[in-house]
Amino acid sequence: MSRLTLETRLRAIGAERYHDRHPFHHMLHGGDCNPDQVRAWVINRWAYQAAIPMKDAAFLSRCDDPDMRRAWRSRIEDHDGGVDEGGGIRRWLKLAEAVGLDPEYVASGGGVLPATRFAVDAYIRYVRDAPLLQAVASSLTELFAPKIHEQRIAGLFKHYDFANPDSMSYFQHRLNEAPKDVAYGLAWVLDHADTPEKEDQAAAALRFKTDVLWAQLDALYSAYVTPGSIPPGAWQPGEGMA
Ligand SMILES: O=C(O)c1cc(C(=O)O)c2c(n1)C(=O)C(=O)c1cc(C(=O)O)[nH]c1-2
Repeated sequence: MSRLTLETRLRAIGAERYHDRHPFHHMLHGGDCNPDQVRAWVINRWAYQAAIPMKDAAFLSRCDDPDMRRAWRSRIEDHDGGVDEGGGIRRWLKLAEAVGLDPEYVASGGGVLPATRFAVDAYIRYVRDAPLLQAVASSLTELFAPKIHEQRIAGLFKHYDFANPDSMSYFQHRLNEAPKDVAYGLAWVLDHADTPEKEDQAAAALRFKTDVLWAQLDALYSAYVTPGSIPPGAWQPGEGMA
């Protein structure tokens, strides 16, 4: 398969399975989430945010090529940042504050849904344990992330009072950060998936990752859109407020 054909195959996986197609995102971006549903999303998405630099550290720990480590480590810097200015993680907590939550509660990881924990943990383990090709390919959902971030910025500004340049700065930054990550990751996968088996493995890794993202929104929808179905131990509206 040519590089172009494999790229087309990977992009088709996103078109079919990326979480921008999930009903919860349609609600969120269309202004149909109530304040508690937005808060539940911010709390649960925190678990994913917090895991990203951990999975990138797991990736670096298995990477024996200094050039690759050098290219990859900016992902951790993007999320953790420096002591004074922080990074994406701190920007996420600004969003938490803007929707009325106590950032310390959100940062504690309390109230996260069981299925969210399982999905996020599966992603860290996958990147730690799978062959390097799959570990890189699993990050390629970021091919589709800038579009969803643009939709989110526009949708949240249009429909919700909490949206302002400060509270939305996480997504604004990602618009600049994700393209460099994905350009590197995609080129690496296209270079290294040089047999039909490896092409299938790269595609399977991307499908796995779309499942990680989809499962998180299924969990949110089930718990906070369907009445009376918040699992034991998960965030209850009113908890963790500023
Ligand atoms: O808001 C989103 O829908 C979304 C999706 C994804 C993704 O596709 O995995 C990431 C992000 N955001 C994101 O902000 C981010 O930093 C990020 C890192 C990664 C990764 O797999 O390394 N995905 C994503």
